[in-house]
Amino acid sequence: MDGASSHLWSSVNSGIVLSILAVALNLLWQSLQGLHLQDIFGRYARRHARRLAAIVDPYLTVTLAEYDGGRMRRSQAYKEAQAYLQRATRDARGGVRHLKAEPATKENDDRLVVSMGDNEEVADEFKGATVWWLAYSAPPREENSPFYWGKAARAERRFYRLFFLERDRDLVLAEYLPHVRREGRAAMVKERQRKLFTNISGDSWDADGFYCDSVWSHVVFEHPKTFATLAMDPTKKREIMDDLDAFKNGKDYYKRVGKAWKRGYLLYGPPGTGKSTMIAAMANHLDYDVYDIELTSVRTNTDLRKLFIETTSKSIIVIEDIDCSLDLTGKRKKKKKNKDKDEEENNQNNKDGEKKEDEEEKDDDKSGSSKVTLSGVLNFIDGLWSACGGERIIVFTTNHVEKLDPALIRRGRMDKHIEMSYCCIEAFKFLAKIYLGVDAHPLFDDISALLREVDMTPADVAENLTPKAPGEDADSCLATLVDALRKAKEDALAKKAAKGKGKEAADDDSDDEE
Ligand SMILES: Nc1ncnc2c1ncn2[C@@H]1O[C@H](COP(=O)(O)OP(=O)(O)OP(=O)(O)O)[C@@H](O)[C@H]1O
Ligand SMILES: [Mg+2]
Repeated sequence: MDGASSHLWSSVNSGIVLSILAVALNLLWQSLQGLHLQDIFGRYARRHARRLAAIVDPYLTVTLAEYDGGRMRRSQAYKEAQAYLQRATRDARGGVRHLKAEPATKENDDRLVVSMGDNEEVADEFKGATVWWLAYSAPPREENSPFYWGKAARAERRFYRLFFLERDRDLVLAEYLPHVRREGRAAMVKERQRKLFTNISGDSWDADGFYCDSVWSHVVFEHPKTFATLAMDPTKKREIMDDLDAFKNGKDYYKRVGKAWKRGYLLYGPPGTGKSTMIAAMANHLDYDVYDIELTSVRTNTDLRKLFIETTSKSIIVIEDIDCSLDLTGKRKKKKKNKDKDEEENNQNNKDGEKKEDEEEKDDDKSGSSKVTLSGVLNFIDGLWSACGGERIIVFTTNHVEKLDPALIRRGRMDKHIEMSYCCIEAFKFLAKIYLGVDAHPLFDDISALLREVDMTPADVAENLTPKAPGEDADSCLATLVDALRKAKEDALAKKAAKGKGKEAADDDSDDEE
């Protein structure tokens, strides 16, 4: 081959290589683009197909607004739909391109929760029907609008619009929407941060600056006590935990027997025996919120009912020291005196009735001080209103169970009575294990013997077992406890002796008088 032809041959060769390369690059580029375009085209095609289909089979829409009318309160249905759609968005691979990310609600949780961005649409299937959800927002309200009130009004207003075909109307309204709410609620419960509510309300703006007209204010509930660290007789503890589990899983049972899904617990015992601690352990075990009612701050029975209505399910409603919060005996006795016997019996039979409650409330108003009455509390526990919502536990605590009106604590109202007693030997061993990490010690026998003779609360035992200075070990803490128990024994003996002397003196006096 001469020089000219070899040059020509090599140029043809490099031309072929270059062309192949260009074609390959072009193909790659097109396939990449094609994928993307197809995807975008698919989304628009889907949306337009839905709109075209609507010409022959019109679709209906349901709109959920984030805020309820002029009250500027976040709509529960919107929150549930949002939680439901967060999952649907996550699962709709490739369907939603613009996601919005917000921090998870739980503290110390680094995850971001993604939801549909504005004007995004997600399709969902339910029992053979297809529905579409569209997220959109509207600009903030005009400043001169009557609803321009609080931060919420100044924020963007967000909506979800559900599209569905007319032929699926019944299915969507009767089954799909309740399904969305149920699933959304379950997702919210799973993701939620548990709260401790109180009725001593602060301001009417929540943490996000949104107006809330709730009668409750709350903080995050993070109590460290669990049943694993609660000292009590192990059999009794197991029994309580089983009872709580049966309640939590008892939805069908309560429905079958026709009872409201709630349960009352009465915790009684001397101060420091762990009643409040038990409530925290119960809430942690069940993963429920806690509503702590300060009864002395509730003005009327109606306010008490309002408080109840505004509690959510999966919660423990607590009234601590019920004997101190309310005169539960005096009022009933006074009323009884003024009525004849028949009326009294009648009253007894209907003591939960609204009539009596109204009468008492009127009496209160006449006397100028509006207070919660016994019948208000009875109604609160098992009146008609108490059946709304379900899955609530009501806990009363008291140091003086004998002071409480029997009607208040009868089974059916307070279904389970739990005595929180002074520290027993099992409870002591449990505390020694937790506080000092010891299972056995030569001082255990002394301590056990002393605990049989002396009443000491778990709170006091725990305090004595807590090291007070660096380097203080199990030996010295147990020795401190022995000293404290001996002292308590001496004090008890001295008190008994003094009491005996006092009684003798009183007897002598009465003999002289005779
Ligand atoms: N059974 C127990 N197991 C472990 N710790 C306990 C127990 N009982 C009490 N304590 C400890 O003692 C302290 C006081 O207990 P708690 O407040 O629960 O008592 P209480 O019965 O509610 O008292 P009061 O009647 O005065 O309200 C708590 O900080 C708790 O850690
Ligand atoms: Mg307490």
